[in-house]
Amino acid sequence: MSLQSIKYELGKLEILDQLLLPVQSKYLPVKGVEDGWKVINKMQVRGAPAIAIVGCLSLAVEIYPEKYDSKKTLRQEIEGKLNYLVSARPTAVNMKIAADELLALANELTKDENCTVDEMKSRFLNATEAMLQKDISDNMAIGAAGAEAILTNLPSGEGTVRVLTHCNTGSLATAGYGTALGVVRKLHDLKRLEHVYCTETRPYNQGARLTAFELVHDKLPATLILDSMVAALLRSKRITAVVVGADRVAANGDTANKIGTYQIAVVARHHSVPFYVAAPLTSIDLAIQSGDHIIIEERPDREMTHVGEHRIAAPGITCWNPAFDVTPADLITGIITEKGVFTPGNLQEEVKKLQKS
Ligand SMILES: CSC[C@@H](O)[C@@H](O)C(=O)COP(=O)(O)O
Repeated sequence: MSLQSIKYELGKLEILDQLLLPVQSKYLPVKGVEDGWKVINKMQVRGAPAIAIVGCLSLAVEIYPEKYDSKKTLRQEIEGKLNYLVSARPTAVNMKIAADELLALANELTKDENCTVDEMKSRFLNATEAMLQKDISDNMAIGAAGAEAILTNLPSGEGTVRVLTHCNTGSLATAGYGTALGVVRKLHDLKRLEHVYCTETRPYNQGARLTAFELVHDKLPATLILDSMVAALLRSKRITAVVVGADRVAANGDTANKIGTYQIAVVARHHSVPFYVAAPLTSIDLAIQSGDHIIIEERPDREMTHVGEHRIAAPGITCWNPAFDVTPADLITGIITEKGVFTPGNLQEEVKKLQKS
């Protein structure tokens, strides 16, 4: 069984504390929205889909034991708390999209004269709980679509593939299976994965601590490299494709993802290696035309200057620590979603069609 970052049952939520991995596997209780905001902001849970699911479930846990005297009070509570949760981390769009959807549901139920306040609460709880299962099935569909795209475009004579990935996009960053790592998992299931390379992903080391942990746990053939080794790897190891996740994809296909993604895309283009982004439709933000409008979170200097409690940078040096960068659409071969693989050029049109259907 793959790793489980989120454990939920009615009224009870726990997350695997990702700050302690890989040394310690410890689940933390999330008793409500205040805890939800904190675990997201401190990155005890991270990864765009997992942030949205934990945020929404923290609200579910908070409202579950409460009694509301009117639907209007419940709706106000939902709106205020969702807005607060969206503020925990700014770059990933999944929490904002989930909040908009849940608020639309709350508005609809408030207006529905046949719906009581208790029914409204129970339907709201059902909608938040459904996110867990949907994320896993979406990720499995992403895995299948991505594996097919990579295998269809294999150079003739090649039967197996060598893939590079960045950051952590697996079971720990999602409800399960993973996005980019879901593609790798599917290739492995099909017996077509020769090897996967994962980057260390400085400064927070999601690759070395989390992806490497998942790959060892799931017994996939894998090797860890430092971020500075990407060009050397692409030059010497005949990498078939790069697959990364996304925190927000703009309408033109520009993609915000973990810092370092952009330079990997530049190197991939130089070596004519296809560069894929794997993300659910909830990471696609058609409200912004290009990556210029994506807010990039800047994290504390300490994440660069220290590893755990140990200082590695010269005291007194100033730091710049953007947590994400934007890969321009023209460097992206395909955006792998649960509904198929799109090019940056047809993404907007295809997603609009899906939203209408
Ligand atoms: C399926 S997770 C996709 C992205 O969220 C992931 O690649 C990433 O950039 C995570 O950043 P993080 O800062 O660890 O939340």
